[in-house]
Amino acid sequence: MTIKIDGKALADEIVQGVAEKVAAFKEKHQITPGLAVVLVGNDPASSVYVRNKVKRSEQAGLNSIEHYLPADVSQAELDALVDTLNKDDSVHGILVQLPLPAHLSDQRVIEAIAPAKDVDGFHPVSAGRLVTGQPALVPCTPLGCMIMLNRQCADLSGKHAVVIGRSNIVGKPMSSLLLQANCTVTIVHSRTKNIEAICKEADILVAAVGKPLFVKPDWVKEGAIVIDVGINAVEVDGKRKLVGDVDYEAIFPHASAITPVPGGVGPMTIACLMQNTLTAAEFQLADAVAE
Ligand SMILES: Nc1nc2c(c(=O)[nH]1)N[C@@H](CN(C=O)c1ccc(C(=O)N[C@@H](CCC(=O)O)C(=O)O)cc1)CN2
Repeated sequence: MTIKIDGKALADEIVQGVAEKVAAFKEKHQITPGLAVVLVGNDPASSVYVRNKVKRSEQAGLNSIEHYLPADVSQAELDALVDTLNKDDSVHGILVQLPLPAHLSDQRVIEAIAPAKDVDGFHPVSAGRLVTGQPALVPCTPLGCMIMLNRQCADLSGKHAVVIGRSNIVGKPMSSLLLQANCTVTIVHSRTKNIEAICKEADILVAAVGKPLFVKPDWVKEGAIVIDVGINAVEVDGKRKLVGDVDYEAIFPHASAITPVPGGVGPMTIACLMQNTLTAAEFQLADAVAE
C-alpha cells in the first residue's frame, strides 16, 4: 500500500522538537536565537511564505525580526540592511526571501549574508562545506526532503536516487545529501537524453524541475519513493490550483511512498529553517568559545 508522506504533520513534529531544544538553549546560555526575515516588495506568494516563517519562528520560541522593504528599494539599501544584520549579535540567522524584484541581484544578496548566519544555506561557503562533507548550514528544502526519506527508508545506502533538476537551491544540494547517505546519484536536466528511462531506474525519485505534472506514471519504477519539490500554480476550470512536478494521482498506485502538493515538501522547508536557525546559533556560540 502506498504511503502518502504528510509533510505538514512531520513539520509540526520538527518545529515542536526545535522548540524544546530552543528552550533548553535559552535556559543554558541566556540567549534567544534570532531569525531576521527580509521581504522586498509584496509578491503574494512570498508574503504568504514570510508570514508562515514568522508564525513558525514564534512556535519554535525564536526571536523573529522582520524587515519589509518597498519593491523599488535600491541594491545599496538592501546591502546596507544585510550588513547591519550581519553585525547584530541578537540575529543568528538571516533570510532574504527570494526571488527579489528584477532590478536586484539574488546572488549578490546571497553572498552578502555572513556565512555563519546563512540559514538558507545558499552562500558559496555553505555550498562548499556541504559538498566537502564539513558541518554546514544545509538548504532547507533538500534538508526537509532528506528527513522525509530517512523516515521512509531506514537505510538509503546503495539505493539509486535520481534528482530531476540542477539548481543551486535544490538539485545540487539534494544530490550532495543523497551521496552523503551513500546513494548512487544521477542528476537529470533539460539536456539529458532519455530522461524517462533514467527516472524509471530510480529507487528514489526527487523532482525539482518547476514544471507542472512533468513526471508521468510510466517514468516511475514500481515501489519507488517519490519526493515532489515542485509547487506550481495552474488554472483548472478557472480556479487557481497548486500542483507538483509529479502527476500525483496517476503515480500514487505505483510508488511505495509519495509526497503530495500542497502539504508535502513545502511545510518541511519552513520547519527546517527553524532547525537551521538553532544550528546557526549553536555554531556561533561554539565559535565564540573557541576564539
Ligand atoms: N530565501 C528563500 N527564498 C525561497 C525559498 C527558500 O527556501 N529561501 N524557497 C521558496 C519559497 N518557500 C520558502 O521560502 C516556500 C515555498 C512553499 C512553501 C509551502 O509550504 N507551500 C505550501 C503551499 C502554500 C500555498 O498554499 O501557496 C505547500 O507546499 O503545502 C513553503 C516555503 C522560494 N523562495
